[in-house]
Amino acid sequence: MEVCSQLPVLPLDRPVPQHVLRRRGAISLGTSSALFGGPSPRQLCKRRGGVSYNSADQAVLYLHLLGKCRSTPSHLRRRRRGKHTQAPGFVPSCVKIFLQWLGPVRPGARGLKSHRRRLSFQRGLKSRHLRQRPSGPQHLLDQVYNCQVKCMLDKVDSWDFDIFMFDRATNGNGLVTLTFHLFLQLGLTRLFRLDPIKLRSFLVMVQADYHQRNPYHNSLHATDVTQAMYCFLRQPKLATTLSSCDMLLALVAAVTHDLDHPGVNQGFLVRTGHHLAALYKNSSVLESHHWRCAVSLLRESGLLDHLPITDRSERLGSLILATDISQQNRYLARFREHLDREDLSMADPSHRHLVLQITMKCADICNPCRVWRLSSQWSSRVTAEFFHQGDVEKKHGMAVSPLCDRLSDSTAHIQAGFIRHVVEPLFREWCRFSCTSLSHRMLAHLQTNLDRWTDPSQHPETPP
Ligand SMILES: Nc1ncnc2c1ncn2[C@@H]1O[C@@H]2COP(=O)(O)O[C@H]2[C@H]1O
Repeated sequence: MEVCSQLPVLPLDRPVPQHVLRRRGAISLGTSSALFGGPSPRQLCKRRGGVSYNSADQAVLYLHLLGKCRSTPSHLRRRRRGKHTQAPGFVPSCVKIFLQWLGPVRPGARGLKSHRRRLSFQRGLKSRHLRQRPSGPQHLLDQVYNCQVKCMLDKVDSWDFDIFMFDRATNGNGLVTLTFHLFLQLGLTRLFRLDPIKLRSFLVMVQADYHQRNPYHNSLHATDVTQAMYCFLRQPKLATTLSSCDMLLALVAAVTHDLDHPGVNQGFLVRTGHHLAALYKNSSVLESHHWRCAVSLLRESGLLDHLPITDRSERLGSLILATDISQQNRYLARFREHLDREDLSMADPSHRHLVLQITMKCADICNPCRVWRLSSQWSSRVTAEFFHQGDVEKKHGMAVSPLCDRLSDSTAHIQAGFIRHVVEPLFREWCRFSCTSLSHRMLAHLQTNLDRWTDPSQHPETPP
C-alpha cells in the first residue's frame, strides 16, 4: 500500500535528521513550565514568550511587552540574515535592544545556532530527548511497533479509533505519524506537490510546540481533533462539496488549533496580566496565539510556500478562532438560522466556510461523543487541568475560576454540565446538517455518557 510503504522512509522512532533539529526561531508561551514549577502570579505574568509579526510596530510592542524575550520574531531573524528591505546598516532601536540581549553574535556562527536552539523550551526538551534516544536493542521493537501502527492506521477512519493506544504505539509521535498519513490518504501530498520532508519537519515542529505536561491541551488532544476532523471530512455532505484546498486548511487548522497552549484558560491570563492578554486585548487571547504560532511554523517549514492560496493565513485564522468556546453561541446561532431557513448552499464559499468553522468546533469538543472507554479518559484529563489551575490560583491567593475547585467541583458534575449546555446543542445542529450514521452514533454516545455521569450510583461524589 502506498501509504504504508512511504512511512519507513522517515522512521519516526529514530533520531530526527539534523536539518529538522536545526530549528530557527521559536514561539513559546513558557507558562506551562512556570505553572508546574509553582512561581508567584507576578512571576507568572512576567513569563516571556514570543510570536512572529510582520511590522516593526508590532516588534516594538512585542519588545515593550516582553522585556527580555525568549524567542526571536521571524522578521528580526530575517534582518539578521540580511534580507531586510531597509537601507543597508539600518537597525531600528528595538532590534538593537534585542540583539544586545542576545549578545555578540556573528551570523552563521555556532553561537547563533545554539541561541536559536535554546530559544524554545519545548523544542529544546524535545530535540534533546530525540538526540539522546539510544540505538541498539530498542530498535528490535521497531518491527513490532511499525506493524501495530500500520494496522491501526488502516482503521483511522473509525470513530472508535483508540488514540491513546496509537500514541503509545508510536512512542509519543502520534501527531506526526497520524497527520502525515492523513495527508497521504486525502491525496493532499500529491495534489499540492507537498515536499514530504517539509511536511514531516512541519509536523515535528507542531508536535514539539504542544506542552506535553498539560494533562489535556497537549499533542494528543491535537491528534484526536485531527482524527475527528478526518472522520467529518469523509462525511458525504463535506466530501462531495469541499475543495482540496478546504480540506488542506481544515487539516492544518485541526493539528495546530491549540499550539503552545499553556494549560490555563484566558481568564487566568487576563487576571495575571499576561503579555498575550494585553497583546490580543483580552479577546480570543489563546486562539489568536495558536493561530500566530501556526502561521509562524508554516512559514518556517516552507511547506505551503509554493502554493498560490489566497488569504491562506486569514482562512486558517478564522478556523482556529472558531474554537473559542466563549463564542459558541454566535457561531451556532448563524448555523441554526441557515438550517431553519434551509438556505445553506455548499456552492457559496461563505456558507462553506461557516460549515468548516462548525466542523472545526465539532472536532474540538467531540470527546464526550466518543465511546465511554475513550471519552472518560478525556474527561479525567480536562478536569485534571482545570483543577490544576484552581490549585495554582489557591496557592497564590487568587479567586478560584469556575469549574477549577477540586473541593467543590467534580468530574461528573463538570461533564454533565458541559454535555448538556455546550456539546449537545452543537451536535444536535450538526446532526440536522449531516444526518448520517456517524452523527447518530455520536449523539447516542453522548447520551450514554451523560447517563453515566449523572447516575449517582456510579459517581457518589457528584454534588447534589
Ligand atoms: N470533556 C470536557 N469537559 C469539560 N470541558 C471540556 C471538555 N472538553 C473540552 N472542554 C472545554 O472546551 C474547550 C474548548 O476550547 P479549549 O480547547 O480552549 O478548552 C476546552 C475546554 O475548556
